Amino acid sequence: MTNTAIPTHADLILPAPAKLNLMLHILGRRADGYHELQTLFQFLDHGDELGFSLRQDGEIHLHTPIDGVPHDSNLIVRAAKRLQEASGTQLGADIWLDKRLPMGGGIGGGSSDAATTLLGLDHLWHTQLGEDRLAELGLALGADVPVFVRGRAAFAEGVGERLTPVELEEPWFLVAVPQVFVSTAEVFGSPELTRDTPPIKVRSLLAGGGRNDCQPVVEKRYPEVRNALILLNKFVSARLTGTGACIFGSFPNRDDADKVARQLPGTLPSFVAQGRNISMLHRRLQALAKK
Ligand SMILES: C[C@](O)(CO)[C@H](O)COP(=O)(O)OP(=O)(O)OC[C@H]1O[C@@H](n2ccc(N)nc2=O)[C@H](O)[C@@H]1O
Ligand SMILES: Nc1ncnc2c1ncn2[C@@H]1O[C@H](COP(=O)(O)OP(=O)(O)OP(=O)(O)O)[C@@H](O)[C@H]1O
Repeated sequence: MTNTAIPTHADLILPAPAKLNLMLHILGRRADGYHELQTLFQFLDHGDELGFSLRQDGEIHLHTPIDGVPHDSNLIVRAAKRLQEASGTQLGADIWLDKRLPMGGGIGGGSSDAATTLLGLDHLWHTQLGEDRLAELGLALGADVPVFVRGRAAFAEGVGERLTPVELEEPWFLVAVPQVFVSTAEVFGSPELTRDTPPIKVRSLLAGGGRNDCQPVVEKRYPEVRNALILLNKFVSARLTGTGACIFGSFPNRDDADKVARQLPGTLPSFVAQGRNISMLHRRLQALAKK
């Protein structure tokens, strides 16, 4: 694919893949308002792309602003600054983002950008903080960042930071993108959200169990998502990822997923991608390490 956002002379170009929550149970709410949950994460081989070049003056410049997100609030800039602080490096970076993932989609775009920034700059700056420390820095930026730092499909507990790697099938997914922004904070703050699903063991999950406890709330509050679910359910069993808005169904091969995608109306954009147990980011970093 031609890439307009990232100059070819960037020192390092890395992917920031999307994730799906294959199931999401809410077990309770902590005193700080955050929710105890159980969720199953798998990566998609589709995502944003970031370019990084070294600066000697310590400045962080993101050259591709996102509408409505101030430079210093962008998770990419925040991740870079956290890494600078934690490592004490005097180096800086020019950064470019090719944004392909929908925002507020429940597929973790911002979190993945943050994780790619942490790992990319750790590589470029030779800060060598190690995966545990990077995951810790990531958690301070968002509950979903650690799984992207680790790069392995995982069963997550706690607020999403306690990760047990899992080996899942790698089917093809059709992800439909209802044209509405769903606020994660609003869904978690809803009085009607159920917060009492009993904990389950990873083994029963892998047998295909589970649901998304956020789905009834999102369906009620966002008719665009409800209508998209009705539509996609005509072809395949469809479910919400994270707090939405994206919904997905799985298929044994790409052709079957593409066929359904072609039958969706133009008002409901979608994409097809394969589920992956090792994220594209980690596969790329492993390839770089071998060079
Ligand atoms: C729903 C998931 O996407 C599942 O993967 C994540 O748990 C959300 O992760 P995220 O987008 O990185 O979320 P954060 O940026 O940390 O939190 C956004 C808001 O969601 C709520 N939130 C998030 C995670 C969590 N375990 N409990 C919560 O109550 C909080 O109100 C928080 O202010
Ligand atoms: N680099 C970034 N990419 C996307 N959003 C960002 C970024 N930096 C900051 N944000 C802010 O984070 C918000 C959530 O974006 P994101 O795309 O991660 O949502 P999401 O897919 O619902 O995430 P999750 O699945 O983790 O809940 C955006 O509305 C935006 O204000």
